[in-house]
Amino acid sequence: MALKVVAGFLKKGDRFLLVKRPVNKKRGGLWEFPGGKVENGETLESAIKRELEEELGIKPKVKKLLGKTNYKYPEGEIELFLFEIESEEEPFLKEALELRWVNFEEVKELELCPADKKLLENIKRDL
Ligand SMILES: Nc1nc2c([nH]c(=O)n2[C@@H]2O[C@H](COP(=O)(O)OP(=O)(O)OP(=O)(O)O)[C@@H](O)[C@H]2O)c(=O)[nH]1
Repeated sequence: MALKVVAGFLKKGDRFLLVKRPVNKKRGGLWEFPGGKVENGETLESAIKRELEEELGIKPKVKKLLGKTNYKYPEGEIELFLFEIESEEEPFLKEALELRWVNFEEVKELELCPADKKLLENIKRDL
């Protein structure tokens, strides 16, 4: 069974938030949406709230599911759910290396986790 991963899409004007993965993790140094693995017994919504609080120090409002994709990495398959997030608070870095607000042009310059590239293409049409 695929590992469930939740991620947040936070918008500021025409830009959205990406974080850089810590170098000591799988796909270290690549960019991704903030988030992480769903833990046992958690709903997707409670998982994304927990992850964003842990990673960015915000208490987010979860608006809706923007998209979902499955991706097979060498170590196994993930099922990635991307939620539209609203937050009054400014995110700050707790775990990731770096954060950056980018638009759909600027994101082309960054190396993303492969699953995210696929997901971005899918949601771009609907935004
Ligand atoms: N958080 C996050 N993970 C992603 C994204 N895209 C993507 O392929 N992944 C993959 O999903 C998996 C889960 O990620 P994670 O390492 O952030 O999860 P976590 O913080 O709960 O992990 P840990 O508790 O082991 O440190 C990783 O294999 C990661 O590469 C994304 O946009 N956000």
